Amino acid sequence: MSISYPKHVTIVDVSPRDGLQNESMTVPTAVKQRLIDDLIAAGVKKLEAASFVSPKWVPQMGDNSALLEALAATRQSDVSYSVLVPNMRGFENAIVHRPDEIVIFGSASETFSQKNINCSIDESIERFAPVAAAAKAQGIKVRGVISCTVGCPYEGEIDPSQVAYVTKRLVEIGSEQIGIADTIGVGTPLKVQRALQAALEYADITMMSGHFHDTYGQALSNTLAALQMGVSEFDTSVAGLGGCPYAKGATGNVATEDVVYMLHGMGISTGINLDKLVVAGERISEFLGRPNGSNVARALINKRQS
Ligand SMILES: CC(C)(COP(=O)([O-])OP(=O)([O-])OC[C@H]1O[C@@H](n2cnc3c(N)ncnc32)[C@H](O)[C@@H]1OP(=O)([O-])[O-])[C@@H](O)C(=O)NCCC(=O)NCCSC(=O)C[C@@](C)(O)CC(=O)[O-]
Repeated sequence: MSISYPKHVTIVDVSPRDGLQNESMTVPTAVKQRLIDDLIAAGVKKLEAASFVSPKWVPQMGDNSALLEALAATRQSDVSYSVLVPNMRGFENAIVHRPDEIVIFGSASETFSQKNINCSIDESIERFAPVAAAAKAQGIKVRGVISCTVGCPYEGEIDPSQVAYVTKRLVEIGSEQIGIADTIGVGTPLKVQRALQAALEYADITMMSGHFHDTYGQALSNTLAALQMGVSEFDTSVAGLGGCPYAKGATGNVATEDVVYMLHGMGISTGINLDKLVVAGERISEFLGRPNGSNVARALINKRQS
């Protein structure tokens, strides 16, 4: 079978946002800034810096403005800084910092939508529509991410028709990109491909990105399955950090190091220096006092030490 893979893949490191939003310890703004600096030093060109959500719901993102202010001094023009925004209140707080991309985040599961952003799927689209319009009016890119595209912590399996429906609504309000997220990492390759196929009813493959958590150890296989369909952008998290406060039991995102190792091994470029990436993952893991969640990072560190 001959499969044609993209020559280059864009890695969106989401560790400063998804990676840290669920931490029980308070992560100082300076540590987040250092993580972002380390990622950029490793060659990461797109990252999720923070979310502009309610600090009562996600206290770890409460320093969103302070972080963006701190980053302003060293902001790189060739790096895209994305922020998550759930409503106009979040947009007004975020726009002061001129992010390169606004991420609106919906769900293919009604219950998860209620638990995560306190409204139904249709209500969320009503909230996102003015955000997308305001962002576009200011020349800022809009990406729509869909949570629970294969499984939901409350509803179980999700029908691909739900993914198609939310994709349609997000595209209608102006999403230029659609992220297919396996929030709790229950997906397997064919299920992920079915979710992607459903989204393709309303969006082009060039608009798609993948966001796979690794709870069941399937994230790298799911990444490959999406890659085989032509997806060329993936959300990943250095050291495999991550989790959603409203998806109990879900572990981190697929580790950036693991995806980069796989892609480079397949002859696909990312622009990322794996050794420097490992340093970034080690520094944040040490700060958090937890083992590095990347298999590749652990293997490279062990090799260096032997
Ligand atoms: C969406 C809301 C705000 C609705 O929350 P709500 O309580 O329904 O909102 P509200 O409009 O009724 O406002 C209530 C209070 O929150 C304030 N408020 C309202 N909006 C904002 C805002 N933007 N920024 C700051 N403050 C805000 C508002 O001003 C008010 O303040 P009060 O009068 O009580 O003092 C809330 O549910 C929320 O913040 N949820 C957090 C969602 C979240 O961050 N989840 C984790 C990220 S999603 C994820 O991880 C999945 C993803 C993307 O990674 C992909 C995947 O893996 O699936």
